[in-house]
Amino acid sequence: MSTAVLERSETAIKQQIEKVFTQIEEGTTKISVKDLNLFYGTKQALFGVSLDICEKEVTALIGPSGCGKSTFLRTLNRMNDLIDSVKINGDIEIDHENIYKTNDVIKLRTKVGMVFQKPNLFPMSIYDNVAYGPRMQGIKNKKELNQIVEESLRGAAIWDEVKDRLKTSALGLSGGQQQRICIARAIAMKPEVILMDEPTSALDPISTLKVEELISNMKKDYTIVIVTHNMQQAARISDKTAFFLNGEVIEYDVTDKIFSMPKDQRTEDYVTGRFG
Ligand SMILES: Nc1ncnc2c1ncn2[C@@H]1O[C@H](COP(=O)(O)OP(=O)(O)OP(=O)(O)O)[C@@H](O)[C@H]1O
Repeated sequence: MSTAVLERSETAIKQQIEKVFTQIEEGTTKISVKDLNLFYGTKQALFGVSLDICEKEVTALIGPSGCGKSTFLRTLNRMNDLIDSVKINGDIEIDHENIYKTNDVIKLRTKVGMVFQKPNLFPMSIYDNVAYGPRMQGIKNKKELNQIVEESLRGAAIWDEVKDRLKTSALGLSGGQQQRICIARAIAMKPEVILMDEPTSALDPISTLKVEELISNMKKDYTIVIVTHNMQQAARISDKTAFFLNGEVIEYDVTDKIFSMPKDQRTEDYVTGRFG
């Protein structure tokens, strides 16, 4: 190969690397986690986790079973407060406010919504499921509720499928449809951040694709943090990926980099399926 060709490819590689580094610097930090440790009784589950999550991006948390992904996710809206044995130290700021210093956990959970692994709809109509949260917040006006329900179902890309059966039981829908109603229920609370804990693991491939497409579209309006065991899913839908192992973040970077040129051998071994 001639020197000129070598120089050109060297420049192209440098530009590519610069592009990747600029990408990680872009974006506004929405959630800033510093030196977070979490204990279940005497058992430590998270060790010195520090990472910044950017606004209006999808951040994927990956890693083998039991490495602390769900535990970490739940710290972001203080769901772990519900477990007596949990002790936490370190800082988590959302919009520069330490979420462990506020007494208003309800406000926090309104701002930071959550979608679980299995659709967990209430045994009531589609409409009542989506209107549940707003009603609890005191909204009683029928017109206003109708509008919230419609907007939320549209936002979860399921309006057209259910608009003619809003008063029928939500439990009569398919698993994939139920999960999108769960997303609509989260959207109805007008959150800024949505946490998703393996939201497609109980779904068939077609429903999975629909939910993935929905997540990709939702990031224009929300900051999304998703736990997934599915490497292709993380690669397809996330902007950044954090690789967890034994309660530590081993590597956190732009998703393309994590999957194509990880810095740590353990990340490479995991994303290439050598363990997990
Ligand atoms: N309520 C709890 N009480 C005690 N230990 C817990 C509790 N929940 C999780 N753990 C422990 O904390 C560690 C991290 O668990 P966590 O569920 O966060 O991992 P994970 O990476 O989400 O796993 P998976 O992918 O299997 O869901 C594990 O050792 C787990 O057994």
